[in-house]
Amino acid sequence: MNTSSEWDLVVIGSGPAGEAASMRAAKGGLRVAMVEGLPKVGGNCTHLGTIPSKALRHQVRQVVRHHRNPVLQSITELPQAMEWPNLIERITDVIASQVQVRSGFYFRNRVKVFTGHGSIMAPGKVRVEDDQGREWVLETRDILLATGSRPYHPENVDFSHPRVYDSDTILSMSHTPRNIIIYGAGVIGCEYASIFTGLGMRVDLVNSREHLLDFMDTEISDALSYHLREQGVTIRHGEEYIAVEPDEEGVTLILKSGKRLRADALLWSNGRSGNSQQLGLENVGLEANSRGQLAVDERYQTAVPGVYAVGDLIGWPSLASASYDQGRFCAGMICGEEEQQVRHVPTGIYTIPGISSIGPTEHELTEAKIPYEVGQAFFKNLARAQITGERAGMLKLLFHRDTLELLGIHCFGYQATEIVHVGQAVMSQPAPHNSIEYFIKTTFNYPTMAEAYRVAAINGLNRLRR
Ligand SMILES: Cc1cc2nc3c(=O)[nH]c(=O)nc-3n(C[C@H](O)[C@H](O)[C@H](O)COP(=O)(O)OP(=O)(O)OC[C@H]3O[C@@H](n4cnc5c(N)ncnc54)[C@H](O)[C@@H]3O)c2cc1C
Ligand SMILES: NC(=O)c1ccc[n+]([C@@H]2O[C@H](COP(=O)([O-])OP(=O)(O)OC[C@H]3O[C@@H](n4cnc5c(N)ncnc54)[C@H](O)[C@@H]3O)[C@@H](O)[C@H]2O)c1
Repeated sequence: MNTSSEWDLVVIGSGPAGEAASMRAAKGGLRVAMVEGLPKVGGNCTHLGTIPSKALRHQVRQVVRHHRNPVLQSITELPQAMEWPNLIERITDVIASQVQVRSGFYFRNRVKVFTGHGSIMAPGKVRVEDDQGREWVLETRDILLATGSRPYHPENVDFSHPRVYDSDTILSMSHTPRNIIIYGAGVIGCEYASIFTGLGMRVDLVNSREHLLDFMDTEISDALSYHLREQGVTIRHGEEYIAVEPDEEGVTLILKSGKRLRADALLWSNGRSGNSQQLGLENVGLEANSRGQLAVDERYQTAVPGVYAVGDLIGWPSLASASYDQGRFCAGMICGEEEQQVRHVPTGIYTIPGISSIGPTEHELTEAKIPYEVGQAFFKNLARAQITGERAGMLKLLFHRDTLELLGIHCFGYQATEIVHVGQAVMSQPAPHNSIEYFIKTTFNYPTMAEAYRVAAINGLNRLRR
């Protein structure tokens, strides 16, 4: 066993949280080691989660656009290129490019990467064990845990069966189902529902709650339900499973309501668990909650001084976007910077069409008794949307009736995840600069999707004058 004691910070996990923390700490002059269990850096984000699903979505979106194009409408058969294994093959390029870029960060910033399983041996000591049985002990001032999360697996579902998948294993599905059941209508379930229907599969989307993505603005959530149904998804709300019964030809999902759904395959997308197992937490007196997540303070420090945790391992919001900033902020604080936390996180959901929002919903503003007004722009009326044929969608601005302060932005449709950032920049200005008047005093490029802000602001101000 080799021992090295030259480290200021040892980071376990090279997803967005761990990578950002390593780079910030290295720039701050710390001697940093990264421990990663996978053979390549990038985390689950690059290899199994965000990047593969977004790359797949991009491929499928192009297919959908081609099918809408009158010139190509005659192609009704699922061509070879749209077979699942072929699509997966095509996204490997994106993953490889991401790995290349990210590996370069470690090399250029002199962050040493240890490939192997990392665990805490004692305060200030991390053990690394690779798959050939080699071991290292890294002695360090601080330890940062960024081990991410994995799909939650209930015990009574057989995930080793070739008809039953989760969001990791779906990437190695070797056939193209004609129909598929998705159990769990959270973000992953809704995004994959769009991907599968885009490929012409019949989808049963089973939701244990009464609405899709009920943390979203109701109008947006309703619009998503409408579009998914229009694309051929059967949404079943308020359903819970009793059993998943796979066999050679397919899989049967048995629901508490008495229904039995049958399909060629099933994607289980009902929650995630933090990767806190076999991390040696007990060696420093730490314990994860029932979902495998660790509690941290405002500096991202766990209950043990010198042990920090960021990213999916600490739960909300469990996004690559936020994980990256949590890692950066945490390492900044370790380097002596002022406290900074991730607070106002936008939502970006890559269904087809996409969704994005930041700030409270109408329901939340009403509950809080904040007098707000609504300004809306429907994409079908925008020149850019008419040109691209992406007419489905809407931008909704919620603003204070008296101060005109922008309170919330809720967007659905083409480019929603990009558009939201225009408003976010205005929203983050201090008073009186955060005002929807910005959008009527500013000249926008024409024709653009961003023009929706002017249209929505005028619409909202007109309502005040009624
Ligand atoms: C299908 C899917 C789609 C998603 N889409 C989006 C999206 O569009 N936008 C968005 O913002 N977020 C998205 N997310 C969420 C996002 O991927 C996660 O929030 C993000 O990856 C969390 O980053 P992280 O750094 O905490 O950890 P991860 O990316 O989970 O990486 C953790 C790393 O730690 C390593 N590790 C774990 N334990 C050990 C150990 N003991 N020793 C050594 N290494 C270890 C793992 O191998 C892994 O490489 C998606 C997630 C999924 C599953
Ligand atoms: N575009 C995006 O931002 C994007 C895309 C995909 C995934 N993600 C991230 O991935 C996760 C989505 O996961 P999901 O869609 O599978 O489900 P989810 O987190 O929406 O949860 C679905 C259901 O499972 C339950 N659940 C969650 N974790 C559980 C656990 N450990 N044990 C028991 N029940 C649990 C929840 O209460 C909920 O009822 C979120 O963390 C999300 O932020 C984000």
